[in-house]
Amino acid sequence: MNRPSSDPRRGLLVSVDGPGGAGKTTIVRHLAQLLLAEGRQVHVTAEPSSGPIGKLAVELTPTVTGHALACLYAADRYHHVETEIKPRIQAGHIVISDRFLASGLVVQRFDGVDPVFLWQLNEEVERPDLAVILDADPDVIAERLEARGPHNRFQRQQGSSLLETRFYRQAHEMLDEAGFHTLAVDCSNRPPERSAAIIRDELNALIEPVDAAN
Ligand SMILES: Nc1ncnc2c1ncn2[C@@H]1O[C@H](COP(=O)(O)OP(=O)(O)O)[C@@H](O)[C@H]1O
Ligand SMILES: Cc1cn([C@H]2C[C@H](O)[C@@H](COP(=O)(O)OP(=O)(O)O)O2)c(=O)[nH]c1=O
Repeated sequence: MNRPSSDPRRGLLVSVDGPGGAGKTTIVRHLAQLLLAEGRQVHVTAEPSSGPIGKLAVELTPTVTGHALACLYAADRYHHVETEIKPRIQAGHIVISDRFLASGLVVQRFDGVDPVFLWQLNEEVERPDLAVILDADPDVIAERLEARGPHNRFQRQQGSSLLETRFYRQAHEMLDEAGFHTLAVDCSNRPPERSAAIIRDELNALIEPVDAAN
């Protein structure tokens, strides 16, 4: 996977992945607010992307399975990086992606795709400067998912929260072994604002203070 450049003026990419109901979207919103309040330039994005391949992936997720869907999501990821993420990073933004590479290592496992295949498929994807993996007690997130309502066919499977939590822990190990900068945040009991502040603190250790950057 491509390493981030060491140009101090460039922005950076932080990805937030984790099981459905862990709080990805909620935490991304809080994180963006915290960074904006510090005077940072922030760009929030998500996968599947809003581009043509992302739209196709969303449309086909109910009916297409396994390797074909994994390739479609990986294609969306490569296109998302080239057309949206990299230009924003080069413009100095902190890009926050609600789902990215780790989701690509996890979700298609529900269709039985081998994690080694998923790794190889995503091997050339831009490496996030910080890959956040949300972790949580499967019972807690199963309750949250039920209250919110499942967003997709994977989340409707019986016991999906337990399985998904396990898959994300394994993905986290793969990323660590490959030398990624990862951060696990347990969201079982912590309010989302607090999880966002933990991520903000980790990011601030990677970038210059706002005054120095201007
Ligand atoms: N730390 C938390 N404590 C309690 N409820 C939460 C917490 N984080 C998120 N929620 C709630 O759980 C549901 C799922 O959150 P969401 O951000 O959509 O998760 P995800 O994007 O990971 O699927 C939402 O109804 C949200 O308000
Ligand atoms: C990024 C990615 C998403 N997906 C699918 C899973 C979902 O159907 C959809 C993401 O939906 P989303 O609404 O983000 O789910 P949630 O808010 O519950 O986390 O995209 C994959 O199957 N593979 C991937 O690599």
